[in-house]
Amino acid sequence: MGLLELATGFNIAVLLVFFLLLVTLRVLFSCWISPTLKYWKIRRNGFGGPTPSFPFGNIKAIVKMSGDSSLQSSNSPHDIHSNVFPYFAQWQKSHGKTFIYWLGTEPFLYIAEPEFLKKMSGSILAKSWGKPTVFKNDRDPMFGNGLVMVEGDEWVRQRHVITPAFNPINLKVMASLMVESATNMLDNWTTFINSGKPEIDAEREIIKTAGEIIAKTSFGVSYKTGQNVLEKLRALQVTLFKSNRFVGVPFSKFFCPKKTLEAKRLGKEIDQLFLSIINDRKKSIKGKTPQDLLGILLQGSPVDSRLGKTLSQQELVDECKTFFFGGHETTALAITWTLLLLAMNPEWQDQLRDEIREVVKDGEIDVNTLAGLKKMGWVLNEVLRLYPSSPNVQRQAREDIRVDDLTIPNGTNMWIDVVAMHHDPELWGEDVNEFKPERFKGDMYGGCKHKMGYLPFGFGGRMCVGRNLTFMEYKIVLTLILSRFSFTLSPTYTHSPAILLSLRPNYGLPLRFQPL
Ligand code: HEM
Repeated sequence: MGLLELATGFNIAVLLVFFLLLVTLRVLFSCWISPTLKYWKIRRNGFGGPTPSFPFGNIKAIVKMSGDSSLQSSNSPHDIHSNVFPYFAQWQKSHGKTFIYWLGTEPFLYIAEPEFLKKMSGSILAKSWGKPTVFKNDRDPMFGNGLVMVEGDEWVRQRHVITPAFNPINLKVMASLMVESATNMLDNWTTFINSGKPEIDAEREIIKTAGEIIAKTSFGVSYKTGQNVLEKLRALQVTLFKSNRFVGVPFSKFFCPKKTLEAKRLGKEIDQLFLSIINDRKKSIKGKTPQDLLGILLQGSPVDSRLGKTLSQQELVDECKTFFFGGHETTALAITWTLLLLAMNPEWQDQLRDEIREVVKDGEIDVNTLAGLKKMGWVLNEVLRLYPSSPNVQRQAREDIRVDDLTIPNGTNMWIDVVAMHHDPELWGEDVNEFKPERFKGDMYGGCKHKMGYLPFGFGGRMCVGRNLTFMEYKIVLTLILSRFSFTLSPTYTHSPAILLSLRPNYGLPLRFQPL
């Protein structure tokens, strides 16, 4: 071997060692040095919490406690906090209602204390809040950069474009489509019951119908196209949330490559479906005044054109995904949990039926009549208190935030535990776990001792944009169901509220229906 070859071989070896050293340093920095420095900074600022071990943070403890049935409450069926979030319930006992826990190397400030939330959020503009980057990356195939995830001036722009889609005139048009879809569902139920099968999985049926409603009212697409999108969105939801995927752990995408690829594939397929829906609409929209969400998105808004910008193709797709998913599942679950609570409390079925007879009489359901269904409004509020479809709200600090003598460092994620606050006896009293819709009579906070203790639709300028649509759909569907059927719980029902992004009954909701 010549001297030159020897020198070249030596150089390659040196380069290789140097490269390996760099990789090792990078891994060491991401997995251990950087989170340890962040950890001590947070400790110096006065926050406590369970001790993390990097690079997993507190994920191992979360997994362990999630599988430990001895931590679950058996006091009342509605006392669900320790069932759905056993780790938070345990950590609250030792660290109080605000503490730091770690998902991998990402610090999360846990908040179940409304006064702290008020002080923390009081001085922050809606557009200055971040959404946890780690969730944005993880949930990208589902929401992309749609309204739920976007920040800053982009969020202002998108929110301005979207808000007109939910004005009263547009909602009125949507009402008749809702009546149509819900009536079809109930006609099918009647056929089913008449064939000697009184038991129906109400959760499955309601989710299907809510999907059909959003497909028709917001996108003007057929039931079949809507079902195709929904099935793919559902598969994506299961892929993303059914099992723990070490969110927040550096390089975790490489731990479960199969799931990462599956989520990407489904995300792309959903994008393609929306692209063809968008292109079809572009061809048919010319010269027409847009009334549904997709039409409004395609047209843009005055604010939009002043800024000289319209939504790009990918932004349109992301917005469609966000609304298709967000616009049906949360409302469907609110109706589902209502049917459970009404089956358990038949006297409330009677009260609502009496109210419907008084307010709607035999007339047609329209938006103006719905406002008269006051008791139904209390029931919705109480259902969203006990079983909030969105069980948490998330933020990320984009600057250091002072709360009394504490500083929340820039970059800290926040996990606001809505289930915990809605079930806190200190805020609601000793009857906190009882179904009592009358607590909302004449009081939109249901007697909660703190206005930020009741957050079914979030808070501040980022509060849910679809809540009026929800009130309307909820009242229409429930009015039609209660007018045609009474119902009881099936003996096969198993009470097991669980989180799959939203709060849902783990084994569906089998009910027995009797036509009236
Ligand atoms: C029972 C029904 C619903 C519940 C419980 C619910 C709950 C929520 C919550 C908790 C948030 C987060 C707010 C925050 O970060 O402070 C939110 C945001 C949002 N919701 Fe809803 N939602 C419901 C229905 C709907 C419907 C029907 C739509 C669409 C048609 C919708 C679209 C959205 C969007 C786009 C956002 C993001 C708003 C923003 O960040 O500016 N939601 N919702």
